[in-house]
Order: sequence, then structure tokens, then C-alpha cells
Amino acid sequence: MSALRSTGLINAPLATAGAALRHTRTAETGLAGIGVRARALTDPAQLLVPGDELAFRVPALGVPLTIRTRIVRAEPDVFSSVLVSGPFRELRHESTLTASGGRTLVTDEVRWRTPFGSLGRIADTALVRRWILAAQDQRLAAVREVAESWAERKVVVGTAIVHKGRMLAQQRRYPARDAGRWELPGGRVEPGESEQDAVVRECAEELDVEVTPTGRIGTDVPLDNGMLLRIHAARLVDPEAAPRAVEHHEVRWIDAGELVELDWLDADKVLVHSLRDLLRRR
Ligand SMILES: Nc1nc2c([nH]c(=O)n2[C@H]2C[C@H](O)[C@@H](COP(=O)(O)OP(=O)(O)OP(=O)(O)O)O2)c(=O)[nH]1
Repeated sequence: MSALRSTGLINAPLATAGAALRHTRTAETGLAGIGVRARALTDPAQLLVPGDELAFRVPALGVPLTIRTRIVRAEPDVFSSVLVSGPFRELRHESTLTASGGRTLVTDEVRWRTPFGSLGRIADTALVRRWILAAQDQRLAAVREVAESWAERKVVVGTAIVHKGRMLAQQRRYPARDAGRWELPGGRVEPGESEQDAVVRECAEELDVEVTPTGRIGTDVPLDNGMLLRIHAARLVDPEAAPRAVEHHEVRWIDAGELVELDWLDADKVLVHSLRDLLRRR
């Protein structure tokens, strides 16, 4: 098995850098500079989720080769994909992210196995290593540009309140295009307010309950209104408290199965796999 590892520092928080790594556009255009055409084969949302597939057309010795990969993990601290088909016996790509102050260190590792015995090993030394190094460089530059621009955005917090293995979802009443669709309690972080304080305030306003934030969940999600959605897990301060829909149509405690079935707002759909993991951990 051959491996190449490269690292880079991104001037954005971990969850924002994690979102940029999942961004369909950086995946599709990130390698254009080295002549690689990439496109999503599934019909992904703005951010890739586990199960999405990408095809890369790589010019090698004048012959375009197609490499097809599938996303297997899309979390704030790890984004990875594996080979579905292409001119390798095995290919695995994994980016791991570590917070470093307000910045994020990305370690990008590609591991692969070439076919054709010694001929493959020659191609490996002559071509593949050079190509993978260039690809890692280009992709990191594309991800850095997107992450650093997103880091300037204002934040909307969403709250994943978990109680007895279920999570609270609420159904919107307005605007008309979103009426009937589901979201997490939350809203805009006010100037000078911490995200945790915004979570507590919004839950009091929208649900009439007191919550304690317990940590970040999933990557950020860019919103069409130019803001960033960022999810915090939380628990009820009083386990007997009953959240009620103050502004929304309905609130509902859902389990992992119902989570997958609900008609979420588009931004929340790309977080369903992370929320399901949260419920499975409790
Ligand atoms: N609270 C919350 N907002 C979400 C989620 N997903 C999602 O796209 N959003 C969007 C909807 C809104 O455009 C924005 C939240 O800001 P907000 O709470 O101040 O907005 P709102 O629509 O309730 O009120 P407003 O724009 O009429 O002032 O984020 C989610 O899960 N929770």
C-alpha cells in the first residue's frame, strides 16, 4: 500500500473547515487546476453526505481515466472516501481536522494500491505520486478559500435537544415555502452574544424550556441567506419539563428512525447522519 500525507492550516473554525471539505463545488472544481474534471454522480445537496458518489476524469498520458469514489464519512473532524471503480486496486482518501486556536489543521492522507505488479509500481513512482501530491495541494487551496470566506458569516444556531434517546424537532409555520417542514429550535446569534447563550435564549423563546448546551454536532451548513447554520447538542435542565410550540406549528420528540423520515429544511437534511449518530451514542 502506498501513502501520501500533506497538511495545511486553515484560518477558520473546525466545523467551518469541515463544511468546506464537504462542499460539492469545492469537490467539483477543486482539481480543475491540474486538468481533472470532477462531477457528482448522485444528486447531492450543497454539502456531500455519506453515500454520495463522485467521478474524476484524470488525464494520464493523454488517456482520460475515470476514478469513481464514494463518501463514507462527513463529520467535522473527518471526511473520507473510498474507491468504487477505477485504475487502482484500492484507493482511500481521508482528511482529518484538528482545532488549533481558532484555526484548523487539516491532515490529508491518500492511500492506494496499484494493479499490474512491477509495471504498476513504475507508474506509481513516475506518475501517481506526483499527481496525488498536486491534487492534495489544489484541493486544500480550494477548501481554504471557501472555508475562510464562510468564517466571516453570521451564525444561526440550531439545537439538538436529546432526552431519553429522542431528539426534539419543530415544524415551521412560515414562510409559505417552508411551512410544514421541520427544523431544530434556534435562531440568529445576536451581536455580543455567545452561541451557547443564543441556544439557551432561543429555546426559552421558542419552546418555553431551559436547556444546557453540551457540545457541537456536525459540520456547519451554509444557508441561502448568507449565514452559517451551526448545531449544538443540549439537554433539558429539568428532565420533567415539557417543551411546547410557542411560534411553531408543532414540536415532536423523534427517534433515529423518525429522524430519517421527516421533511427537514434543506440545510438540516445534510446533518441527518450526524444527528442520527448523536442519538445512537446516547
Ligand atoms: N432555527 C433554525 N433555523 C434554521 C434551521 N435550518 C435553517 O435553514 N434555518 C434557517 C431559517 C432562517 O432563515 C434562519 C434562522 O434565523 P431566524 O430564526 O432568526 O429566522 P426566522 O425565519 O425564524 O425569523 P425571521 O427570518 O423571520 O426573522 O436559519 C434550523 O434547523 N433551525
